[in-house]
Amino acid sequence: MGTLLDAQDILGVYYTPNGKPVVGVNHVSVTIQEGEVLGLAGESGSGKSTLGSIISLTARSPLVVESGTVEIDGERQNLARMDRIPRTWRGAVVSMLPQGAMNSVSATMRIRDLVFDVMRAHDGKVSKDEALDRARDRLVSLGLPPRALDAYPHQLSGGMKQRVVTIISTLLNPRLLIADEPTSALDVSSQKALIEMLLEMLDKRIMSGVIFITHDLPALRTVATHIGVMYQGRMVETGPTDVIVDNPEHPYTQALLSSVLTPEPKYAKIRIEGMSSYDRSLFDAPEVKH
Ligand SMILES: Nc1ncnc2c1ncn2[C@@H]1O[C@H](COP(=O)(O)OP(=O)(O)OP(=O)(O)O)[C@@H](O)[C@H]1O
Repeated sequence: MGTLLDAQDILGVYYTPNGKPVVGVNHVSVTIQEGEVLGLAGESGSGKSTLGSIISLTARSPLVVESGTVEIDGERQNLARMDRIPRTWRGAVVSMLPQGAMNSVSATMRIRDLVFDVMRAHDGKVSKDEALDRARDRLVSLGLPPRALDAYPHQLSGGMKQRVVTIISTLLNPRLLIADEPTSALDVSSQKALIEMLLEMLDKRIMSGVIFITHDLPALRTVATHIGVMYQGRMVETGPTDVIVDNPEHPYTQALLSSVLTPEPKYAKIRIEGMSSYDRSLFDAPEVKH
Protein backbone atom coordinates (compact mmCIF):
# COMPACT_ATOMS: atom_id res chain seq x y z
CA MET A 1 0.00 0.00 0.00
CA GLY A 2 1.41 3.36 -1.01
CA THR A 3 0.95 6.89 0.19
CA LEU A 4 -2.41 8.32 -0.87
CA LEU A 5 -2.17 11.86 0.46
CA ASP A 6 0.88 13.87 1.43
CA ALA A 7 -0.16 17.33 2.59
CA GLN A 8 2.58 19.64 3.85
CA ASP A 9 2.80 22.84 5.85
CA ILE A 10 -0.77 24.08 5.49
CA LEU A 11 -1.38 27.58 6.83
CA GLY A 12 -4.97 28.82 6.55
CA VAL A 13 -5.98 32.28 7.82
CA TYR A 14 -9.45 33.87 8.05
CA TYR A 15 -9.39 37.54 7.09
CA THR A 16 -12.63 38.98 8.36
CA PRO A 17 -13.52 42.53 7.26
CA ASN A 18 -13.67 44.02 10.76
CA GLY A 19 -11.58 41.82 12.95
CA LYS A 20 -7.99 40.72 13.15
CA PRO A 21 -6.85 37.67 11.17
CA VAL A 22 -7.71 34.30 12.73
CA VAL A 23 -5.32 31.42 12.08
CA GLY A 24 -7.59 28.44 11.38
CA VAL A 25 -4.85 25.94 10.52
CA ASN A 26 -1.31 26.59 11.67
CA HIS A 27 1.39 24.86 9.59
CA VAL A 28 -0.20 21.41 9.58
CA SER A 29 1.22 18.43 7.68
CA VAL A 30 -0.63 15.16 7.28
CA THR A 31 -0.13 11.93 5.34
CA ILE A 32 -2.57 9.12 4.62
CA GLN A 33 -1.77 5.69 3.22
CA GLU A 34 -4.07 3.88 0.75
CA GLY A 35 -7.03 2.28 2.51
CA GLU A 36 -6.74 4.38 5.68
CA VAL A 37 -9.45 6.30 7.48
CA LEU A 38 -7.90 9.25 9.28
CA GLY A 39 -10.17 10.50 12.05
CA LEU A 40 -9.66 14.18 12.85
CA ALA A 41 -10.57 14.92 16.45
CA GLY A 42 -10.42 18.00 18.65
CA GLU A 43 -12.70 20.49 20.34
CA SER A 44 -14.92 22.90 18.52
CA GLY A 45 -12.79 25.56 16.87
CA SER A 46 -9.61 23.47 16.76
CA GLY A 47 -9.39 23.72 12.96
CA LYS A 48 -10.78 20.38 11.78
CA SER A 49 -13.29 21.79 9.29
CA THR A 50 -10.81 24.40 8.09
CA LEU A 51 -8.20 21.72 7.38
CA GLY A 52 -10.85 19.56 5.67
CA SER A 53 -11.97 22.42 3.46
CA ILE A 54 -8.39 23.23 2.44
CA ILE A 55 -7.47 19.62 1.60
CA SER A 56 -10.75 19.17 -0.30
CA LEU A 57 -10.04 22.39 -2.24
CA THR A 58 -13.33 23.91 -1.08
CA ALA A 59 -11.82 26.72 1.06
CA ARG A 60 -13.70 29.97 0.47
CA SER A 61 -13.31 33.60 1.49
CA PRO A 62 -12.70 34.84 4.19
CA LEU A 63 -10.36 31.83 4.48
CA VAL A 64 -7.07 32.34 2.64
CA VAL A 65 -4.56 29.54 2.22
CA GLU A 66 -1.21 31.22 2.78
CA SER A 67 0.91 28.12 2.19
CA GLY A 68 0.73 24.39 1.75
CA THR A 69 0.89 21.60 -0.79
CA VAL A 70 -1.14 18.46 -1.42
CA GLU A 71 0.27 15.51 -3.29
CA ILE A 72 -1.94 12.66 -4.47
CA ASP A 73 -0.72 9.86 -6.76
CA GLY A 74 2.56 11.68 -7.15
CA GLU A 75 0.97 14.88 -8.45
CA ARG A 76 1.60 17.92 -6.27
CA GLN A 77 -0.56 21.05 -6.10
CA ASN A 78 0.23 24.37 -4.48
CA LEU A 79 -2.69 25.18 -2.17
CA ALA A 80 -1.79 28.85 -2.08
CA ARG A 81 -2.60 28.96 -5.82
CA MET A 82 -6.06 27.35 -5.84
CA ASP A 83 -6.77 29.01 -9.20
CA ARG A 84 -4.07 26.90 -10.83
CA ILE A 85 -5.36 23.56 -9.53
CA PRO A 86 -7.18 21.67 -12.31
CA ARG A 87 -10.95 21.70 -11.92
CA THR A 88 -10.98 17.93 -12.30
CA TRP A 89 -9.35 17.62 -8.89
CA ARG A 90 -12.52 18.78 -7.16
CA GLY A 91 -14.87 15.82 -6.89
CA ALA A 92 -12.74 13.42 -8.91
CA VAL A 93 -9.49 13.44 -6.88
CA VAL A 94 -10.73 14.91 -3.60
CA SER A 95 -14.38 15.20 -2.62
CA MET A 96 -15.98 16.93 0.34
CA LEU A 97 -19.04 15.78 2.21
CA PRO A 98 -19.71 19.03 4.08
CA GLN A 99 -21.10 19.35 7.57
CA GLY A 100 -24.92 19.35 7.41
CA ALA A 101 -24.87 18.39 3.71
CA MET A 102 -28.16 16.60 3.99
CA ASN A 103 -29.94 19.73 5.18
CA SER A 104 -28.59 21.89 2.41
CA VAL A 105 -30.24 19.79 -0.29
CA SER A 106 -33.02 21.85 -1.85
CA ALA A 107 -36.46 20.64 -0.75
CA THR A 108 -37.91 21.10 -4.23
CA MET A 109 -35.32 18.95 -6.01
CA ARG A 110 -35.66 15.24 -6.40
CA ILE A 111 -32.53 13.25 -5.55
CA ARG A 112 -32.09 12.42 -9.23
CA ASP A 113 -31.91 16.13 -10.13
CA LEU A 114 -29.18 16.54 -7.53
CA VAL A 115 -27.29 13.59 -9.04
CA PHE A 116 -27.48 15.17 -12.48
CA ASP A 117 -26.36 18.58 -11.18
CA VAL A 118 -23.35 17.09 -9.39
CA MET A 119 -22.27 14.96 -12.37
CA ARG A 120 -22.90 17.82 -14.80
CA ALA A 121 -20.74 20.21 -12.78
CA HIS A 122 -17.77 17.94 -13.41
CA ASP A 123 -18.55 16.73 -16.89
CA GLY A 124 -20.58 19.10 -19.04
CA LYS A 125 -21.16 16.35 -21.58
CA VAL A 126 -22.69 13.74 -19.29
CA SER A 127 -26.30 12.85 -20.18
CA LYS A 128 -29.06 12.56 -17.62
CA ASP A 129 -29.40 8.84 -18.36
CA GLU A 130 -25.69 8.22 -17.87
CA ALA A 131 -25.68 10.11 -14.59
CA LEU A 132 -28.74 8.26 -13.30
CA ASP A 133 -27.43 4.87 -14.41
CA ARG A 134 -24.23 5.47 -12.49
CA ALA A 135 -26.14 6.54 -9.36
CA ARG A 136 -28.58 3.62 -9.63
CA ASP A 137 -25.75 1.08 -9.96
CA ARG A 138 -23.99 2.63 -6.99
CA LEU A 139 -27.10 2.54 -4.79
CA VAL A 140 -27.77 -1.10 -5.69
CA SER A 141 -24.15 -2.15 -5.14
CA LEU A 142 -24.30 -0.65 -1.66
CA GLY A 143 -27.64 -2.26 -0.82
CA LEU A 144 -29.78 0.88 -0.99
CA PRO A 145 -33.10 1.09 -2.87
CA PRO A 146 -32.74 2.73 -6.31
CA ARG A 147 -36.17 4.33 -5.89
CA ALA A 148 -34.44 6.79 -3.55
CA LEU A 149 -33.52 8.62 -6.76
CA ASP A 150 -37.18 9.54 -7.30
CA ALA A 151 -37.69 10.86 -3.79
CA TYR A 152 -37.68 14.43 -2.53
CA PRO A 153 -35.25 14.90 0.35
CA HIS A 154 -38.01 15.16 2.98
CA GLN A 155 -39.33 11.75 1.94
CA LEU A 156 -36.11 10.06 3.09
CA SER A 157 -35.21 9.39 6.71
CA GLY A 158 -32.24 11.33 8.10
CA GLY A 159 -30.03 8.26 7.96
CA MET A 160 -31.03 7.37 4.40
CA LYS A 161 -30.59 10.97 3.27
CA GLN A 162 -27.05 11.06 4.67
CA ARG A 163 -26.15 7.75 3.00
CA VAL A 164 -27.56 8.97 -0.32
CA VAL A 165 -25.70 12.30 -0.09
CA THR A 166 -22.52 10.36 0.71
CA ILE A 167 -23.03 8.22 -2.38
CA ILE A 168 -23.65 11.30 -4.53
CA SER A 169 -20.46 12.95 -3.27
CA THR A 170 -18.46 9.90 -4.33
CA LEU A 171 -20.03 9.26 -7.75
CA LEU A 172 -16.82 10.38 -9.44
CA ASN A 173 -14.76 7.83 -7.49
CA PRO A 174 -12.57 10.38 -5.69
CA ARG A 175 -9.24 9.12 -4.40
CA LEU A 176 -9.95 10.80 -1.06
CA LEU A 177 -13.27 11.60 0.64
CA ILE A 178 -13.36 14.22 3.36
CA ALA A 179 -16.47 13.77 5.52
CA ASP A 180 -17.17 16.58 8.02
CA GLU A 181 -19.21 15.39 11.01
CA PRO A 182 -21.16 12.95 8.81
CA THR A 183 -22.73 11.08 11.72
CA SER A 184 -23.31 13.77 14.31
CA ALA A 185 -26.96 14.49 13.43
CA LEU A 186 -27.87 10.79 13.24
CA ASP A 187 -29.30 8.32 15.73
CA VAL A 188 -27.07 5.45 16.81
CA SER A 189 -28.32 2.87 14.29
CA SER A 190 -28.07 5.33 11.38
CA GLN A 191 -24.54 6.23 12.52
CA LYS A 192 -23.63 2.56 12.41
CA ALA A 193 -25.20 2.10 8.97
CA LEU A 194 -23.31 5.09 7.56
CA ILE A 195 -19.99 3.94 8.99
CA GLU A 196 -20.53 0.42 7.63
CA MET A 197 -21.32 1.89 4.23
CA LEU A 198 -18.18 4.06 4.25
CA LEU A 199 -16.06 1.01 5.08
CA GLU A 200 -17.76 -0.99 2.33
CA MET A 201 -17.07 1.84 -0.13
CA LEU A 202 -13.41 1.73 0.83
CA ASP A 203 -13.41 -2.04 0.40
CA LYS A 204 -14.90 -1.64 -3.06
CA ARG A 205 -12.27 1.00 -3.83
CA ILE A 206 -14.93 3.62 -4.64
CA MET A 207 -12.45 5.85 -2.83
CA SER A 208 -9.03 4.93 -1.48
CA GLY A 209 -9.01 6.88 1.77
CA VAL A 210 -11.22 8.94 4.06
CA ILE A 211 -10.70 11.87 6.39
CA PHE A 212 -13.47 11.60 8.97
CA ILE A 213 -13.95 14.78 11.00
CA THR A 214 -15.69 14.62 14.34
CA HIS A 215 -15.52 16.06 17.83
CA ASP A 216 -16.76 12.67 19.05
CA LEU A 217 -13.54 10.78 19.77
CA PRO A 218 -15.22 7.52 20.85
CA ALA A 219 -17.03 7.39 17.48
CA LEU A 220 -13.64 7.21 15.82
CA ARG A 221 -12.83 3.86 17.41
CA THR A 222 -15.27 2.15 15.06
CA VAL A 223 -14.26 3.85 11.84
CA ALA A 224 -10.75 5.29 11.99
CA THR A 225 -7.58 3.32 11.33
CA HIS A 226 -5.62 6.41 12.41
CA ILE A 227 -6.40 9.51 14.44
CA GLY A 228 -5.08 13.04 14.22
CA VAL A 229 -5.82 15.30 17.18
CA MET A 230 -6.01 19.05 16.57
CA TYR A 231 -5.72 21.86 19.08
CA GLN A 232 -5.83 25.56 18.25
CA GLY A 233 -5.10 25.02 14.59
CA ARG A 234 -2.17 22.68 15.16
CA MET A 235 -1.91 18.90 14.82
CA VAL A 236 -0.77 17.78 18.27
CA GLU A 237 -0.75 13.98 17.93
CA THR A 238 -1.17 11.45 15.12
CA GLY A 239 -0.97 7.67 15.08
CA PRO A 240 -2.87 4.40 14.79
CA THR A 241 -6.26 4.52 16.52
CA ASP A 242 -5.43 2.03 19.27
CA VAL A 243 -2.20 3.87 20.14
CA ILE A 244 -3.97 7.23 20.35
CA VAL A 245 -6.87 5.84 22.38
CA ASP A 246 -4.90 3.55 24.70
CA ASN A 247 -1.56 5.33 25.05
CA PRO A 248 -1.91 9.00 24.14
CA GLU A 249 1.29 10.92 24.81
CA HIS A 250 0.40 14.55 24.16
CA PRO A 251 -1.12 16.27 27.22
CA TYR A 252 -3.98 17.63 25.09
CA THR A 253 -4.92 14.18 23.76
CA GLN A 254 -4.77 12.79 27.28
CA ALA A 255 -7.08 15.55 28.53
CA LEU A 256 -9.46 15.22 25.60
CA LEU A 257 -9.76 11.47 26.07
CA SER A 258 -10.30 11.64 29.78
CA SER A 259 -12.93 14.34 29.40
CA VAL A 260 -15.00 12.52 26.81
CA LEU A 261 -14.58 8.88 27.73
CA THR A 262 -15.72 9.09 31.35
CA PRO A 263 -18.83 6.93 31.46
CA GLU A 264 -19.93 7.26 35.10
CA PRO A 265 -22.87 9.62 35.70
CA LYS A 266 -21.09 11.23 38.66
CA TYR A 267 -18.54 12.55 36.18
CA ALA A 268 -21.21 13.91 33.88
CA LYS A 269 -20.43 17.47 34.95
CA ILE A 270 -16.78 17.09 33.99
CA ARG A 271 -17.87 15.73 30.67
CA ILE A 272 -20.17 18.70 30.05
CA GLU A 273 -17.62 21.23 31.14
CA GLY A 274 -15.24 19.48 28.80
CA MET A 275 -11.75 20.81 28.80
CA SER A 276 -12.20 23.99 30.75
CA SER A 277 -10.68 22.63 33.97
CA TYR A 278 -7.27 21.83 32.43
CA ASP A 279 -4.10 23.89 32.57
CA ARG A 280 -3.92 24.81 28.92
CA SER A 281 -0.27 25.83 28.99
CA LEU A 282 0.57 22.09 28.98
CA PHE A 283 -1.11 21.79 25.60
CA ASP A 284 1.63 23.78 23.86
CA ALA A 285 3.89 20.69 23.98
CA PRO A 286 5.36 19.67 20.60
CA GLU A 287 3.50 17.41 18.18
CA VAL A 288 3.73 13.66 18.84
CA LYS A 289 3.88 11.36 15.80
CA HIS A 290 3.55 7.61 16.37
N1 LIG B 1 -15.83 32.11 8.58
C1 LIG B 1 -14.95 32.30 9.56
N2 LIG B 1 -14.52 33.53 9.85
C2 LIG B 1 -13.61 33.73 10.84
N3 LIG B 1 -13.09 32.76 11.61
C3 LIG B 1 -13.50 31.51 11.38
C4 LIG B 1 -14.47 31.20 10.35
N4 LIG B 1 -14.68 29.85 10.36
C5 LIG B 1 -13.91 29.35 11.34
N5 LIG B 1 -13.20 30.33 11.95
C6 LIG B 1 -12.24 30.17 13.06
O1 LIG B 1 -11.21 29.26 12.67
C7 LIG B 1 -10.86 28.41 13.77
C8 LIG B 1 -11.04 26.96 13.37
O2 LIG B 1 -12.43 26.70 13.15
P1 LIG B 1 -13.00 25.33 12.55
O3 LIG B 1 -14.42 25.55 12.19
O4 LIG B 1 -12.08 24.84 11.50
O5 LIG B 1 -12.90 24.36 13.81
P2 LIG B 1 -13.54 22.92 14.02
O6 LIG B 1 -12.54 22.14 14.79
O7 LIG B 1 -13.97 22.35 12.72
O8 LIG B 1 -14.80 23.23 14.92
P3 LIG B 1 -16.28 22.57 14.90
O9 LIG B 1 -16.12 21.21 15.52
O10 LIG B 1 -17.06 23.50 15.74
O11 LIG B 1 -16.74 22.52 13.47
C9 LIG B 1 -11.72 28.85 14.94
O12 LIG B 1 -10.98 29.77 15.70
C10 LIG B 1 -12.89 29.54 14.28
O13 LIG B 1 -13.44 30.53 15.12
